[in-house]
Amino acid sequence: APLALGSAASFEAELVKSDTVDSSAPQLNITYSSNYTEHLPRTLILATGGTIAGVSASDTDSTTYTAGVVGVEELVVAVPQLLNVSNIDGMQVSNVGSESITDAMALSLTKLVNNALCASNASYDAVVITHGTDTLEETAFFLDATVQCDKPVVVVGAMRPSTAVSADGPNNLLQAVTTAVAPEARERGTLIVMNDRICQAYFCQKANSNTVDTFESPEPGFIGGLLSDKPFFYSSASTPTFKRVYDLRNVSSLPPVEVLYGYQGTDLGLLDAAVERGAKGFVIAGTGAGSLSDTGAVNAAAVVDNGVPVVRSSKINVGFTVPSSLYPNTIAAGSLNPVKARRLLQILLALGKSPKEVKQAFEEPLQSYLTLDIKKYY
Ligand SMILES: NC(=O)C[C@H](N)C(=O)O
Repeated sequence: APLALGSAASFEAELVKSDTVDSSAPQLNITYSSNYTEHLPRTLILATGGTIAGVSASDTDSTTYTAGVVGVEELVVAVPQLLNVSNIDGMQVSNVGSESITDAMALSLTKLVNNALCASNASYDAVVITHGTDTLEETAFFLDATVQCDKPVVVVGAMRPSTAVSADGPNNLLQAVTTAVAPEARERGTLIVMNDRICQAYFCQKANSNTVDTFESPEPGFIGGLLSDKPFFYSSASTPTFKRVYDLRNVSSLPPVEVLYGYQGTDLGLLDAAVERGAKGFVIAGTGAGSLSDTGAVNAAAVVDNGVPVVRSSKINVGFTVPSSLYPNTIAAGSLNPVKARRLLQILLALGKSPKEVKQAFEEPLQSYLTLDIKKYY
């Protein structure tokens, strides 16, 4: 397989198997436990809010409801079929629209997941996170990059509130749990399960503001799906080529990283203002393959000179941004969309990586492809 260059070696290097409990993690506060059935696996549902827990006065309303109202017990009790496939414990982590998930909440979520799944005293086989869809891919990517073991983590949401005619939440939750407890779901990274589809958090993103088929994985596509409530996978387990895993056990906060949007003539003059407000890094949701205007490139270079990293991603959300001599010292996001690149930059800065290490972490997985000399394979 000459083109299977990947980055397994560095991936292994970053993967630190947790064999101890993270004492800085918040305590598991289980408020719902199903009656225990010996032969079934144990799934922990961490409920964070979102439309899946949303409520409206009208059963035809799926646009102006209130997200994050229904509690974890009610979510589970509404789908008794869950208990046919798993023991369920539930914890209410938050109950908010996902646009209000903070960095602190994201950090405590990954610590909870690591303790529940990966620590030496871990007692769960899988974690399912109920989450609003607006930023679901951010949490899912963040977990993908920071969960220290190969047990399944599935993030699920809904596009219609729980009160709507044909609410999609209950079936999505059932499919998320049946996927999470499937042995084939292991070693694939964090998964997003919605609307009969399974995709990997590294590649998956929200693609429509309103419809139930909103999650897409344009490259490389869905990795599986569900027939009724039974998950299937198109191929055996594999991790995304560019994925790295980082250990946040000693991290107590994430540094602020801002995203600026690209359009004709973007001058990126706001970079300075954001640095003054405390930004420690930037992602530019650049035009096309991460292009910056002439003035934007000058302003980006100036903040980089002052020690603040600038990652170039693309507002197109699909495709690659690669290193470019046009924008020296900026960092290419590869296939990561802007919000995922932001999470990765926060992780790297929180771990105290040097500017060079930050650049390497983003670009090294791409290098083997960019310098590929095809002749040497023949
Ligand atoms: N469909 C949804 O879940 C949208 C909601 N605003 C949220 O992200 O929490």
